[in-house]
Amino acid sequence: YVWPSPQLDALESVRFDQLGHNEGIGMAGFVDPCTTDAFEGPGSGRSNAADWIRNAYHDMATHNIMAGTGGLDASIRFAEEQARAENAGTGFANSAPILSGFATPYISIADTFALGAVIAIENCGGPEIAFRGGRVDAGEPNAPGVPQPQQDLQTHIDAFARQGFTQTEMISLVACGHTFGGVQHAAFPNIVPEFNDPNDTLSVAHFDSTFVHFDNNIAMEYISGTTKDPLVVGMNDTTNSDKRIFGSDGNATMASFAKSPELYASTCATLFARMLDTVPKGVALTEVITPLPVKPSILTMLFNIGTVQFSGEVRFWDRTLDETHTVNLLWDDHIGGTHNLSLPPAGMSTSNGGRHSAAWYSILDNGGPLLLDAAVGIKSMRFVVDGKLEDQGGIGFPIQDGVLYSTSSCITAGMQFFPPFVGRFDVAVRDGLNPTRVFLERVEMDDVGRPILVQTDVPRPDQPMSTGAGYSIWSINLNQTGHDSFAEYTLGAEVNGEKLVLFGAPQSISQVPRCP
Ligand code: HEM
Repeated sequence: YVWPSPQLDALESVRFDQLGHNEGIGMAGFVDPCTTDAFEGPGSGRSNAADWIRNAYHDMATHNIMAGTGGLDASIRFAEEQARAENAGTGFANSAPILSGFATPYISIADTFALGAVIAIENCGGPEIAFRGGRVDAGEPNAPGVPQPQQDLQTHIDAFARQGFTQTEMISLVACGHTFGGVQHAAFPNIVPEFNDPNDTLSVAHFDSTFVHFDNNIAMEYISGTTKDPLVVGMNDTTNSDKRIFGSDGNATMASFAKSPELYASTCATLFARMLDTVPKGVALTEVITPLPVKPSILTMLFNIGTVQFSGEVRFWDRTLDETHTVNLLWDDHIGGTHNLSLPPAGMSTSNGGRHSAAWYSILDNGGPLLLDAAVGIKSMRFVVDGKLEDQGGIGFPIQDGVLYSTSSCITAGMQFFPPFVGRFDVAVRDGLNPTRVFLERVEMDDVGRPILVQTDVPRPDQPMSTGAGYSIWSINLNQTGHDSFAEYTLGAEVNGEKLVLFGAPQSISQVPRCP
């Protein structure tokens, strides 16, 4: 895709900016190391990674391919679904709050559920998985339909068929999922006894000997007869669902997985992707999100009297941060001029279980923001890396400097932490842009926990107040109390009904300086 795109850029960041530089915004820290368990602590026998994979499967498993209902739509976040016997255990109540914290108006909660599974699998030895975004969050629970261990083989074959998978795919998908985690005593006391083991404090009987690592041991141990999978060798044969499923084709699929770790990994990559892309009818997923080779990120812009303060970072994919690289930013202004700046290195990040690394450079001048002459502004960027031009195949990296916060925004009442805050946001609007609307945007949750954008128009001034530097100021007065007190707003604007992609950190009226 072409940068910038609010939705794809946001999905790409959560998908690919995982560990190292900027990891503060990443999910991978919750599954690195793979034994990490946010709720139970070390030695519990459980892990976030296993929870996140089971969470995605159970959310999807309500799908009905004929009716087009159910699927990966985050309906499992509802207490009513979690309370069903088919969703026994605390895994869902543990996964949803962490993962949904990454949701934004551009990344649905269901997308975070899918991303959690992808990142857990990749980070814990699994294959790379093609990820698409664009899932839509359900507003209510789905019809039940997750398979349970005491059901017979035909019920499982029928359930997977309803979800859109053949019998062979069922065997494979169960084998792919059950390379992680195990069955816990508290949730399934009839399958697993209490162990009183200090290294497995929650009494989890694991499916294979490497239960926080993706590998074909689930198949090797099954075929060699050494498996301890509690759904294969459990005391009560009624709940030995893995045994019935794995054996349902005379062990052909499991034998092929035991023989070839590559076949196992590639089959799992395909089936996990299909599982995550199983969504209700009418939901249109995005293209497979691949990393942008060059990606400007965390850009901010601020109007300050005659200048535009511009800063940010740029990420170069599959690169190391070698001192010998030279990275130059070239930018075009609005009157045909081109400017040039050498960029300092900022840090390294890694992704997809360490398969990829990315080098980040700061868009900074002598450690501070670039001070652009506001009258000529900035229209587009390009980069030159070791003499090679990076310009998105000739398109460049378009920059919208038409609507930005002004440093003249100020507060007249309210102290640092003590609302109410009364003040004014000043918004600089570039002469000649003629926006149809300028507005503040903030993220709110709707009544079923989905993040949505709420807009407040900045009134168009009767008499535009020119700054004499290519911009006029529009202002909005705010009186922020109660739950709005520290609300953060980004700027939005439309020209002829088209929403502009603006850059700029969100601002809260509680943080702007006092009016003179
Ligand atoms: C007939 C189908 C299936 C049955 C009957 C089944 C049954 C179970 C049971 C009883 C548990 C124990 C849960 C707990 O104690 O909290 C479990 C765990 C798990 N299942 Fe399945 N499962 C099935 C299919 C799948 C599939 C298709 C996947 C993913 C692709 C999957 C992924 C997992 C994972 C990762 C865990 C470990 C959770 C943890 O350790 O916290 N399962 N499964």
